[in-house]
Amino acid sequence: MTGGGRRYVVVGAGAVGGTIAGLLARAGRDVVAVARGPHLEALQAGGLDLRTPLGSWTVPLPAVGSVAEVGWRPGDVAVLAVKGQDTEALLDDLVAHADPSLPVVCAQNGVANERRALRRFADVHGMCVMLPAVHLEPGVVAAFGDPAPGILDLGRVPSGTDALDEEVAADLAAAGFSSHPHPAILRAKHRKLVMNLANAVVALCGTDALATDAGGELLGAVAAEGEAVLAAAGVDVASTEEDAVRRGDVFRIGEVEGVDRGGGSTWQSLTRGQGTAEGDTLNGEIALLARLHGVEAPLNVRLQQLVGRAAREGWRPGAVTPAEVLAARDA
Ligand SMILES: NC(=O)C1=CN([C@@H]2O[C@H](COP(=O)(O)OP(=O)(O)OC[C@H]3O[C@@H](n4cnc5c(N)ncnc54)[C@H](OP(=O)(O)O)[C@@H]3O)[C@@H](O)[C@H]2O)C=CC1
Ligand SMILES: CC(C)(CO)C(=O)C(=O)O
Repeated sequence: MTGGGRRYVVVGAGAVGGTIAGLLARAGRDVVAVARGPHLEALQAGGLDLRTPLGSWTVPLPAVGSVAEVGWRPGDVAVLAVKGQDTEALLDDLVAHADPSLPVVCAQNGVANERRALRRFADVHGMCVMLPAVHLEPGVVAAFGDPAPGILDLGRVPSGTDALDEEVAADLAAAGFSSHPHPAILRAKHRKLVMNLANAVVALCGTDALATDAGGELLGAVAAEGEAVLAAAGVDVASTEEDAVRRGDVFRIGEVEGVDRGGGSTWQSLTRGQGTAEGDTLNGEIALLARLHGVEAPLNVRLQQLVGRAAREGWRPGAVTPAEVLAARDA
C-alpha cells in the first residue's frame, strides 16, 4: 500500500487499464479495478494474468463490477481506461457515486474524453498512452513494450501540472513505466490522435493490408487529412520530431510468449466482437473539426462510418479493402 491514502481506481481493466492496474499493484500501490462480464469474474476468481516480455505474473487485483461498488474515499484517483464510446455512460455513473472533487485521469486515446469528464468533474488530467497491449481473453492482458511497458505522461487539462501529476508519474515510474508530468498534455495527445487515425484502417482492412501499396497510401492519406484538419482548426499539435524525442529508445515492441500481438485497440474490438468501436472518438474528432471549420475530411468520415458499422454488424478485420476506403476521397 502506498502512503498518504492514495488509491488508484482503474475503471476498465482491459489492455491498458489491466496493465496499469496490474503493474501498480505489483509495485505495492493500492489499486482497485472496475471491470465487467467474464473479465470481472476471471479477475475475482484468479487475479489478473499479466504477460510481458520481462515476465508473466498472476497479480491479485481487488475488482468490483461498477463504480457504485468502489466505496469512494478521500485520496482516490479515478483512472479511466475504457474505450471512448463507453466514457459517457461511465461518467454518468461516476458522478452519481463519487465526489465532484475526485481527480479523474483519462488514460485513453483521443482528446474527447477529457472534455466529457470536465462537464462533470473539475480536476481532470489527460494521459498520453503509448502502451501497446492486448486483451482478447477474460482475465488475461499482455503488454508488449520492452524494457518499459510504455510511456504514460500526464498533465492537467487544459494545461499545466500539479502535485497529483507528480505523484502519479512517480508511482507509474516505480511500476516500470516511463511517466513525466507534461505541461501541455493535449499537445502530445493530439499528436497521438493523428497516429490513432490508423486504428480504424487496421481494424477494417486487417494487419496484412498494411504491407500493401494501397494500405500504405491509405494510412498516409488518412494521417495527412487529419493533420490538415487540425491545422485548419488551429489546434496545437506536438511535432513528429518532438514525439520521436520523447519516445527515444524507451521501449520497442517485444515478444510475449504464447501471445500474438495482432492489431491495435480497434482491431481488438472487432476481433472480440465487442459490438462498438472507437471511431467516433478518434476519426470522429477529425470529422467534427472539419465540419466546425468548413473543410473536408472524406477519409476520416468514411472510416468513422465504416468502423461503427463493422462493430455493430460483427465484421472481422479484413472485411474492407484499402481501395474501398480510398474511393471516398475520389468520389
Ligand atoms: N490496446 C492498446 O494497445 C492501446 C489502447 N489505448 C487506448 O486505451 C483505451 C482503452 O483501450 P483498451 O485497453 O485497448 O480497451 P479494452 O477493451 O481492452 O479495455 C477496456 C475495458 O473496459 C471495460 N469497460 C467498459 N465500460 C466499462 C464500465 N462502465 N465499467 C467497467 N468496465 C468497463 C471493457 O469491457 P467490455 O469488454 O465488456 O467492453 C473492457 O474490458 C482506449 O482509449 C484505447 O484507444 C491506448 C494505447 C494503446
Ligand atoms: C499505437 C497503438 C496502435 C498501440 O497499440 C494504439 O494506440 C492503440 O492500439 O490504440
